[in-house]
Amino acid sequence: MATTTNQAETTADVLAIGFGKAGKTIAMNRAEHGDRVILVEQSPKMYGGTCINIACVPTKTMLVDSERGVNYEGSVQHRDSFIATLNKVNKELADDSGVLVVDGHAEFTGSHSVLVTGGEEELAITATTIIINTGSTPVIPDIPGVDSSRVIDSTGAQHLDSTPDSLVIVGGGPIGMEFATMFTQFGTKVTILDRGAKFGTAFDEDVATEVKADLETKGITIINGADVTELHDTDDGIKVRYSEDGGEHAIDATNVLFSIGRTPATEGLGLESAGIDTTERGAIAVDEHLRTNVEGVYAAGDVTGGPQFTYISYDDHRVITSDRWGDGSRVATGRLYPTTTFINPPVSTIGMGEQDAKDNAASGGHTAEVRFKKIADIPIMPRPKILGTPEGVAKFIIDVEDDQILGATLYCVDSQELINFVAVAMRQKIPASALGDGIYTHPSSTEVFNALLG
Ligand SMILES: Cc1cc2nc3c(=O)[nH]c(=O)nc-3n(C[C@H](O)[C@H](O)[C@H](O)COP(=O)(O)OP(=O)(O)OC[C@H]3O[C@@H](n4cnc5c(N)ncnc54)[C@H](O)[C@@H]3O)c2cc1C
Ligand SMILES: NC(=O)c1ccc[n+]([C@@H]2O[C@H](COP(=O)([O-])OP(=O)(O)OC[C@H]3O[C@@H](n4cnc5c(N)ncnc54)[C@H](O)[C@@H]3O)[C@@H](O)[C@H]2O)c1
Repeated sequence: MATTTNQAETTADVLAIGFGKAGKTIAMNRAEHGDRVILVEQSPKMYGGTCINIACVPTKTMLVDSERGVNYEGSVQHRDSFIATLNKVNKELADDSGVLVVDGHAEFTGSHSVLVTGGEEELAITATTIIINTGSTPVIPDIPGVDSSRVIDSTGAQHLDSTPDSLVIVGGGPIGMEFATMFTQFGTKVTILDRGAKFGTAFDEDVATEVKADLETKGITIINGADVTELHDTDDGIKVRYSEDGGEHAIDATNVLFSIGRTPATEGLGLESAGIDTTERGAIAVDEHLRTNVEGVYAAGDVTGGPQFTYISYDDHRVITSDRWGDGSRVATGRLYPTTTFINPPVSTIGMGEQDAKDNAASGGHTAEVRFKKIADIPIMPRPKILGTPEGVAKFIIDVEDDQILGATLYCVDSQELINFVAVAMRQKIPASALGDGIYTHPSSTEVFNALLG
């Protein structure tokens, strides 16, 4: 175990378990405040956490490479050198701030004590404040043949020797859609099998229909209502058997990627020894301040069972800091947060969708109006056409009484940036018409506000 101490036992003011976004941010901040801080991470390959090593950053790097015509092998090299730098910088930042990074797997032995095991060595740590930030792990279903070496998860899909000729992706959520887009752009024939009756249920139905049609135009086959029942290796691939619409079907593929959700990473954490409660779904139970039921022990990020986004984990660090070292005013409930699914072009959402507005706007005291345009039909916003990506739609839900934005779905070039602009307007109560009246550079995607809100 690579520690900077030979002690078998030690104490800390703050112990972060897991190098996730919230844990590392709190750890570095508290070390800079003079606290004795220890951060335990089970793998040096994960310094900096999931996002930078195996999730957001590497996958978006490869997505962009695939758009630009870089081949898979070239992209893997590019990704590896970029991620190695980020991993190293994260460790250096922690070291420089005075955090003691301990390599090993942490397991609670009591309410404020943890045993870290790294190879042959063990270190017992007792801490006043503990932040559990262990993330989540992919769900792999227990079906015959699932232990085949041709079955991969989102991490395995980033480390193949070469691009598969064909790929079945089980699960059409954000991971499924993003990997379908990336592998299609690398030249793989992709089929998505999703158990849900409809595709893209996180979006309004009309938006999901557009997204589905565009993915299909790019060559992706999408089958909903599909339950995978069995997998077995063939001479040169794997056969995926599934039931759909009362019939039994099979597809041959080079690999099968499971992206059917991620479960909070609590296995082997010894929560029972600490007396920490979990929810029915296996997440660590927390209140609005992200406190567990044990005083001084908090949980943050995916392990709480909340929305699984890096920026939610980042905000969790503010909630915990506010409760433990501040005035406690910041809470994790009722947060307004945007999402982006990085297909090409990306789909971004915030607040109410159209159906939600139909169902709930009136009872919430709003008079909702829907503004909708296809991107191709917005002549004053030529940027998507310039970039050769004219697909998409833009939709805003406006309260016409007080001119406030209740929600937006932007399926268009640059929507991952635009949606944050909308988020600021919603949080700061900037009227929709103020966005519509803005003078924006041209040609820019921001002109979508002139087109729909002006
Ligand atoms: C393929 C993919 C793409 C994604 N893309 C995006 C995206 O574009 N944008 C976005 O916002 N989100 C994205 N996400 C989600 C995002 O990655 C997660 O929500 C986020 O990383 C969770 O961070 P966290 O703070 O909960 O902890 P993590 O960053 O997951 O860190 C947990 C750490 O704890 C360590 N650990 C676990 N158990 C122990 C233990 N017992 N002892 C010691 N260490 C332990 C793990 O090794 C890990 O390093 C993506 C996820 C995936 C899988
Ligand atoms: N751009 C981003 O912000 C981004 C990107 C990737 C992942 N993520 C995060 O990671 C989380 C996990 O992503 P995910 O896509 O794995 O999960 P998900 O839960 O978001 O989607 C899973 C999909 O799989 C389907 N499904 C579930 N069980 C199935 C089964 N047995 N057979 C077939 N289909 C099944 C569901 O109907 C759903 O469409 C997301 O919720 C998201 O928060 C975020």
